Amino acid sequence: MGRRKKTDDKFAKPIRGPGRKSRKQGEPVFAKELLATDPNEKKKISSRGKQRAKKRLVKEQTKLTNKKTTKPKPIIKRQSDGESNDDEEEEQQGNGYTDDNQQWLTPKKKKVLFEGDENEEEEEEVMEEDLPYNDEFNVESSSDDDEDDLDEPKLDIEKKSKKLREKQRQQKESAEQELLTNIQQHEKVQFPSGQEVTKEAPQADLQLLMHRIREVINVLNDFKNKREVNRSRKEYLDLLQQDLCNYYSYNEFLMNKLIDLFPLAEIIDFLEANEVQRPVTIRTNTLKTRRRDLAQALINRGVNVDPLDKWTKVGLVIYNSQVPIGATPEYLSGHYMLQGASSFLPVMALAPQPNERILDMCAAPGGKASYIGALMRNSGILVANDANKDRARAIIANTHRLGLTNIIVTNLDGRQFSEHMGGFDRCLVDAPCSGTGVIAKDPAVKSSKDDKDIQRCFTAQRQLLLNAIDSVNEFSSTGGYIVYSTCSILVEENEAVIQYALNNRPVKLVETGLEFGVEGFTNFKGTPFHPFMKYCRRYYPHLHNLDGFFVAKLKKYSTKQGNKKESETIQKKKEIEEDDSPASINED
Ligand SMILES: C[S@@+](CC[C@H](N)C(=O)[O-])C[C@H]1O[C@@H](n2cnc3c(N)ncnc32)[C@H](O)[C@@H]1O
Repeated sequence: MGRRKKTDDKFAKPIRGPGRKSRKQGEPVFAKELLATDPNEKKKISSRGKQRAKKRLVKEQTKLTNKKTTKPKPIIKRQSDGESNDDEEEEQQGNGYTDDNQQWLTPKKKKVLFEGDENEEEEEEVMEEDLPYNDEFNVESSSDDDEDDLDEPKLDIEKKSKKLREKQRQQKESAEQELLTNIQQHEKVQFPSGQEVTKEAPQADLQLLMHRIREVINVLNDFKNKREVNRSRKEYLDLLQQDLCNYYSYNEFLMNKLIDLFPLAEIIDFLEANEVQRPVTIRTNTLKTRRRDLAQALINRGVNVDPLDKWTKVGLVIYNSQVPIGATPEYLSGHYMLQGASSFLPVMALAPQPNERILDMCAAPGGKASYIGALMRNSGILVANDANKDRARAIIANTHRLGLTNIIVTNLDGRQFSEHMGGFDRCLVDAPCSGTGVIAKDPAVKSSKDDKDIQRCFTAQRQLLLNAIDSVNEFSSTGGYIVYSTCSILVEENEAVIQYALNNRPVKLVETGLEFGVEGFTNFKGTPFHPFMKYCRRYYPHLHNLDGFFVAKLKKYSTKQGNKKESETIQKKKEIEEDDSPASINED
C-alpha cells in the first residue's frame, strides 16, 4: 500500500507532485476547543476536570479555614509523645500525613524522589484514587449520565458535607487532645495529689503519663532552671518512678534499681526495648556443618535467614520461617542449636582450647556447653554440671543430637563442686540469676522480684564463683581462666560478685577479648570497685539488641587461697537451701 507501481513503460507519465490519495485528503480539521479562542470565553470542561476544579476550590477554602482553626504545631508533637520516634520521623519525611492535611492526603503511593518533582497535577491524580471523600462522590460521577449533576447546585451540598466532615474531624481531634489539655496550658509539670500518684493508671491515661514522664526527665536534666519552686529533686524522682512503674508495669523495687543503673536519658529506651522480643538466632554446630551450608539448607526450606553479625562466625538470625525452627530435619540432625545471641559471648570469652579439661558449672540445658564442646573439636574433657536433675537430662539430649563425644554430664551442687573434682584448665560459671536482662522473654520479672530474691541470687552466685575458682588449676599451661556470666544487669549480681571473688580468692580480672559491649562499673553509687572491672562487659537490649548480659573473665594466679572464710559460708549450706526458692532464680 502506498508504493507506486514500477513500470518500464516509456510513455508512462512522469510522476509529479503529491499522490492521488494525498490530493483527496482535505484540510485538517481541529476541535474547536483546541483552536485559539478568546481567553474570556468559558471553556467546556470534562467531568473529571470539573471534579478536579471543585476539589481545588474546596481545598483552598479548607486551607483558609484551617489557617484559622488549626492548633499550634507543638500540640501535634505532643500527641506523638507516646508514639515511637519513627512515626514522628516518617511524618516529617512526608510519608505519613499531618493533621493539617489529613482530610485531604493519604500517604502517597508514588515516591517523590526529588523535592522538585512534586507536581500538583500528579498529586491530584493520586488523591483522586485515595481520598475517602472522593469515593462517595465517585459513586455518583461514575456514570456519564450524571455528568450534569456535578454542576453548581451540588457544590453547596458538597460544601456542607465538607464542613460536616471538617467538624467531625475537629471534634475527634479535640477529644484525643483532651487528655493533654492541662499539659498544654501549663509549662511546668503538674504534680498530682498523693492519692493520684499511687493509684494505678488507667489505660486511657497512658499518653498523659508518658508525657509527664518526659517532662519530669526534662526537668531533672536541668533541675536548677526548670523545677517548680519548693519542689525537691526527690519529689520529681518519686513521681518519675511511680509514673514509670504504672506505665511499664514494674514494681517499685525493680524500677528503683533501673533508675539507679541508667542515665535518665536512657531509661525509657531500656524499658521500651524490654517490650520487644529479641531476634530469633541459632548457632551453627560446626562439628556437623558449616554456616553457609546450613543457611542454604534452611533457605531451601523457606526460612528467611542471614548471618547474625560480624562478631560471630557461627550465628544466624532468623527473620521468619515457613517451618518450625525447632523441628527441621537440620535441627533434628544436630546442625544447629536454638540460642540467644548473647549466649555466645561468655563462651567466646572463655576461649576453650582443644585437649583442655573444662568445667561448665551451671550447664543445663547445654547451650553454652555444646558451643564449648564444638570449639574443643570433641577433644579433651568437658564436664557439664547442673544441680537440677531434670534440666541436666536436657544436656544429655542435646549432647546426643549435636554429636558431642567429649562431654561428661554431672548432677552436683556447684557450690561444693571442688570437693568432687578439680584441676580444670578453664571454668564457665553461667550463674542462676534474677533474669533482669531478659524481661522481654519473661515479663513476670517486672513485678515479681524483691530485695530478698536479689540477695538469694548473689549469695548463690558468690559461692558458685568461689568454688569454680577452687576447681581451676592455676598451673594450667594453657589456661587457668574462669568466666562468670549472668543474664542480669544488676550490679549486686555482677560487679559486686566479682569484687567479692577478687577479695577472697587469688584471681585477677583480665580482658574478655569481646570486641564490643559496655565496660563494667568501676564505681557504683559511691561504692568503688577494682579499676580492672572495666574489663568486664555489659550488654543491653536497647544498645546491642541482645538480651541483657554480663561477662567477666578472671585468671587464677596462685594456689594460695585468699581468705578461706568463704568456705565456711558454704557450711551454712542448709540455711541457704531453705531460702533457695527455685521460682525466684532465673535458670534460662
Ligand atoms: C542460667 S542457667 C544456665 C544456662 C546454661 N549455661 C546454658 O547455656 O544452657 C543456670 C543454671 O544453673 C543451675 N543451678 C542453679 N543452682 C545451681 C547450683 N547450686 N549448682 C549448679 N547448678 C545450679 C540451674 O539449674 C540452671 O540450669
